[in-house]
Amino acid sequence: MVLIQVALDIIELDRALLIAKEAVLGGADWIEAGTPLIKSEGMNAIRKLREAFPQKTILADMKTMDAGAIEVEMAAKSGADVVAILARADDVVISEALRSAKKYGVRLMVDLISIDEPEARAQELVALGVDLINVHVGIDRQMTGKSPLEMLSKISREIDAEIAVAGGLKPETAQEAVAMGADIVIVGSYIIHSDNVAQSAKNIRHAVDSLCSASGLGSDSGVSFSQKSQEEEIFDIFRRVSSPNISDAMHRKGAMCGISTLFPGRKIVGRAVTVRTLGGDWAKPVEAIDLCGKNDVIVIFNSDRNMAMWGGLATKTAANRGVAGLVVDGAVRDMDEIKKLSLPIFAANVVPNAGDPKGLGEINCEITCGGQIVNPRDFIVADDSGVVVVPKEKAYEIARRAEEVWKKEQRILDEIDKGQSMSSVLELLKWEKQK
Ligand SMILES: O=C(CO)[C@H](O)[C@H](O)COP(=O)(O)O
Repeated sequence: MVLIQVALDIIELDRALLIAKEAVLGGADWIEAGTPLIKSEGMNAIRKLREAFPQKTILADMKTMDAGAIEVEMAAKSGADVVAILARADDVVISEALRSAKKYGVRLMVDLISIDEPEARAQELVALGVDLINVHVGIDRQMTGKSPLEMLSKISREIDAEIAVAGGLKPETAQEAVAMGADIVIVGSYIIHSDNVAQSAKNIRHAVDSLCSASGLGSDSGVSFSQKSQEEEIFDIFRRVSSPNISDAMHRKGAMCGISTLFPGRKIVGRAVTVRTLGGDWAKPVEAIDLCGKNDVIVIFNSDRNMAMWGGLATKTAANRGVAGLVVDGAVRDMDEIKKLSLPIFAANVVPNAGDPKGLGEINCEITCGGQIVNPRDFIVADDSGVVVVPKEKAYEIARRAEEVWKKEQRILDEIDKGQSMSSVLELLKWEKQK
């Protein structure tokens, strides 16, 4: 039977206990005191989990790098059944941790996070006598598109030890991991940030069990899952999250100033076709429409915010072409006409007077729009809160991080809905900066 471990990577103990309870209802077998919880609450987190779940296996994710014996001893004495330390630690640290694990009757898991040659290190660890190997890609590396499955497919063929796997797993990837030979599936974010923790744990349980019960399935089972391209994944996420979620994910960078929606409720998600123009000259903005494909957004800098370089005729042409939207650091006009069309428009100003088509300016060059640098093909997300630009080189990582922000907020909203106050959910007083 493949085991499911819920990783409580949460800094508030009461929330962690609540989420653990829901995850167990959904089918989690092992409960992990995640490293952030241990750093926030110390060994008390393990004691409280032991007390609340006397029958469950409790894992302490210590991420130990030194002083192997004492760290394992502390976790064991607090009630852990399994203690996780780092494969990057010296062999002498691992041996000390093993000695302590034997002495206090716990099992030792060693985590391959950020190891350069994981197969070779896994062999060494098994030779040292560790009980479990965790094939793991950490949270920050996940955001850049790394998954533990490639590492798992190599390691599971090579080593003779119980194998756990962790790193952004969801039902599809948990199932793939089982098909590749994982014995323990560790899941954090997908379960703990869900607004229905029990159901999310159930989804993992179902994915894992349905594969286990299908006869003859193994690493050559031919089980396959539809793969989205990275671009499709970015679009999917940006359509789901908000511009504030993205701004949070970018540590407050990327938000344009002084540009807002003309038509609330219309959202843009697309890639920039940039235009720089001068003093209301509308030739380049209008020519840019003919260069646009589906999912393209025209982003314009005009040096004069009191002279419109966009109006009803341009809007009609852009709408007919299927342009995703318009963002203008400058002015537009003809509101009575453009409001009848569905094109989302974000602008700095609306004025009645227009410039002339002189052909000054450039298309698809670097521009500054609303105080932010925009390059051709950068991602633009604009909604009722404003406009953010995401550099194309960082788009996948930012999308993944924004999705995490969104999921965390959904979970907190759910707890507020159930009667808690925002400050109690987030333990604001405890986490105020100490003077
Ligand atoms: O140890 C961890 C991070 O270092 C996490 O607990 C582990 O990666 C599982 O969480 P997620 O499913 O969110 O990746």
